[in-house]
Amino acid sequence: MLFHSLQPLLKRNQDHSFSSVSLHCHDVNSLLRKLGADLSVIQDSILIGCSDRGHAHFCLDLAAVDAAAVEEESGGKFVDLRKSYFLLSESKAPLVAKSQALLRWHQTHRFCSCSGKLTQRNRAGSHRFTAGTQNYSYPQMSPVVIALVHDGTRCLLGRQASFPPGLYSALAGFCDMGESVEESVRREVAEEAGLEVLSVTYSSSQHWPFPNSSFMIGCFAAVSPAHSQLSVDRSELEDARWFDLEQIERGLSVRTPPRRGAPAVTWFPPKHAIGHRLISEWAELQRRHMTSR
Ligand SMILES: NC(=O)C1=CN([C@@H]2O[C@H](COP(=O)(O)OP(=O)(O)OC[C@H]3O[C@@H](n4cnc5c(N)ncnc54)[C@H](OP(=O)(O)O)[C@@H]3O)[C@@H](O)[C@H]2O)C=CC1
Ligand SMILES: [Mg+2]
Repeated sequence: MLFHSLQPLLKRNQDHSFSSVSLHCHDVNSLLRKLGADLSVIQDSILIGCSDRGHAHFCLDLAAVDAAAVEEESGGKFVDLRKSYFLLSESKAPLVAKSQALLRWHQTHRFCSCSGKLTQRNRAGSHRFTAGTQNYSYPQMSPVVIALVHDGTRCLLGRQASFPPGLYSALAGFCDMGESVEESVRREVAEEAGLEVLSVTYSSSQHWPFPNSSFMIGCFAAVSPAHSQLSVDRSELEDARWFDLEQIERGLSVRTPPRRGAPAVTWFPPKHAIGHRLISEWAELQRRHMTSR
């Protein structure tokens, strides 16, 4: 899987969907030879896993090679990772994210944080070490809680000023050192929305490549309907609002991201983001709850 300055190489399929360009090692060799590039860059490849048939998969950043020439030879295009996340299918996006996270980690850990000396990678690329010392470092993720707050009939979504127009998601925040998941959820919801969380339920988790590899821990957080008055921290969130089931269903039906020039609408993160999973899970529970009444 090829990257250029951490942007994955994607191609458009006949059915207009997008996938990452996966080349056999021979093809990467011939591509580099054709472009007159240094073949030794292949040794910078990082192992990302094995297929069911036992074929090893690697990722490689061709930052030292001309991007336009690689695009022309391969028929693909290097695309910013955020944009790729919206273009790729649910099955393809996580591997691209994992690859980019590993490449980024290696690129930003070239020096030992204890001695300042140059580090070396092991052959697979699963860790780095400082020669002659016991200093090993491994790729890391920052734990982040993402909580869908609900009050029985509504759920709470917010948006940061940096989000694309109309995009709302569940509240999220980095865990502080020493906190449990429950404590992080309670603190984040209190800080960002001014609400007191009564109970926290775990839902699911995912690796998220932004801003620098986060480990997203998805939860539901219940608040009392009698204490659902919001006090939004405007320095963190541009807006936060309660949504009922009908509004959520409308948001879930919006093609994400909305087409350029389309009328302004409220929409939610793409299917493979945990924010989307929490919102659709809540909607499903709410539907069941309403039909059982
Ligand atoms: N997958 C999904 O569906 C969603 C994912 N997210 C992700 O959740 C992440 C966290 O949400 P966000 O609301 O921004 O978090 P926070 O509410 O915690 O606010 C971000 C601030 O936290 C501080 N911070 C503390 N620890 C870290 C760290 N390890 N890395 C970076 N900043 C840190 C920084 O402030 P300072 O420098 O002042 O200390 C930063 O500006 C985002 O990266 C976002 O991409 C968010 C919503 C949906
Ligand atoms: Mg936040």
